[in-house]
Amino acid sequence: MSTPTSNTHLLLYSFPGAGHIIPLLDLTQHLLRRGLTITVMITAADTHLLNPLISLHPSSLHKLIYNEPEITPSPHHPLITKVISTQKLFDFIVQWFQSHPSPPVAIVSDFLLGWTSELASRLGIRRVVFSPSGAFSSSIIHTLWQSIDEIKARNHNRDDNFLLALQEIPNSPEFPWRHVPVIMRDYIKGDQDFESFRTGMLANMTSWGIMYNTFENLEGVYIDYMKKYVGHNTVWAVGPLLPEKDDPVAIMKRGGSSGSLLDHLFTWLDEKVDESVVYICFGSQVVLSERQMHALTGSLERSTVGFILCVKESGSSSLPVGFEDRMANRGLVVKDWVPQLAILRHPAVGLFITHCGWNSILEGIASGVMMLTWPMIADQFANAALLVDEMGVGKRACEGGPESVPDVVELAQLMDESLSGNRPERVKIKELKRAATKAVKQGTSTRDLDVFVELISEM
Ligand SMILES: O=c1ccn([C@@H]2O[C@H](COP(=O)(O)OP(=O)(O)O[C@H]3O[C@H](CO)[C@@H](O)[C@H](O)[C@H]3O)[C@@H](O)[C@H]2O)c(=O)[nH]1
Repeated sequence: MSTPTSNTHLLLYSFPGAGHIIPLLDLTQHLLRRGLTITVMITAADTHLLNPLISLHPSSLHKLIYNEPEITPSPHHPLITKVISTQKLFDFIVQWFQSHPSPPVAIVSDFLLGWTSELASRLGIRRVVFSPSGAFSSSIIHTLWQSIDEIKARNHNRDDNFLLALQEIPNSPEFPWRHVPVIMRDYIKGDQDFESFRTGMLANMTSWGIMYNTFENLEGVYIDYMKKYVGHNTVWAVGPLLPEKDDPVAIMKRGGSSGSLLDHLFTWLDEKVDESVVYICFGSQVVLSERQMHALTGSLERSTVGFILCVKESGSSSLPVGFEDRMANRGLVVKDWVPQLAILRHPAVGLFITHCGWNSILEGIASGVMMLTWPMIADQFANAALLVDEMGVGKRACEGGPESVPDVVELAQLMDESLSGNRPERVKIKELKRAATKAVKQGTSTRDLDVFVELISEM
């Protein structure tokens, strides 16, 4: 095996947003420990996330600060507009590369940055896709982009209930049209912006390698499928990516610092019985509608559980009047960034109501906490199906989507039942946690990372 040296230099480029940056920085730590030199592209606003790592690895970790390109107003989906705006960084990266005394041998970039494949060809280096989403959802999304014209022709009435069956993917997933990501549902053939987004997504499949934040016991069958799909074996499952050291300070600060309520939150948790508290969080982006918030809070009031409800300031206006006071003896409402991983790892937390962002799912698995799924957009429906139907480690809290509202009585009952007794889902999530721990401690994920580092260092 060739030994990587600090001469092997990689450029890592995340798409902006917590769900993308957090796992990329976790990956950075694992690559640094294996002796690589890393430059991370980052905006000035996000450097506080990278700086603690730089102080640990001052000679091998560097930052390339960029200004977020101006977003040109467009009638399209905000994600398309944002993705297209990143393309304006092409020349900036080329110039940086050309003036670097020892430029990177590869660029590892988010799956939303498909245009970096062309950039890598121009620079004569390799592109590795970093997917902070799982392999199951990725199989679905790439198959859909491949055949979107034909699928849209079949569902020419745009029937929300039209059932899509993707028989080529293992376990033949089936789902209604309303669960297809909105960008695909709205896709207009020939429109420059939609075509540019689609080209970027398809370019991922022609890159030199793909790295998934997942692990073999969870998604091995889909990793194998992706290998067949792209026609080579440089597809790796390197997750769940978590802070490199089990360092409580790093875990507390992962993704950003939290507000002043923090001490109170953990003292409050310390006083609770093991596995008696529901933690509810919808990631970094989703804001519940007023109807959804009323159903959720109504079911919390009706249930008997202890809870932490994380609502981000932008969504707190939809909290029912007096809810916090009425629930003061049973629950905490936090309107700030919380250290999610540290909360999930607390022994008092026994249930996680999640929007099914892939990072949240991996963190729930790594902490051995049963999940109730409430997907909203994007890959989240596929992630929910994987957890509930395939792995049996969760139950559905709500069908999901921007319009869908759970039944108050049923959700209250589900929370109470999920925390009582040794339900099969709780047994299975503990087994899956053990498999995840094994994968990242001298298991399949460490093996895949080692293989990646070995191959990239040979260049
Ligand atoms: O108060 C908070 C809120 C979030 N987080 C962390 O932020 C990340 C959020 O990531 P994720 O759960 O994946 O949710 P999103 O931010 O919604 O992620 C986007 O990116 C993911 C990866 O591609 C996709 O799976 C999602 O659908 C997409 O919305 C996780 O690490 C959380 O632990 C915190 O630490 N504190």
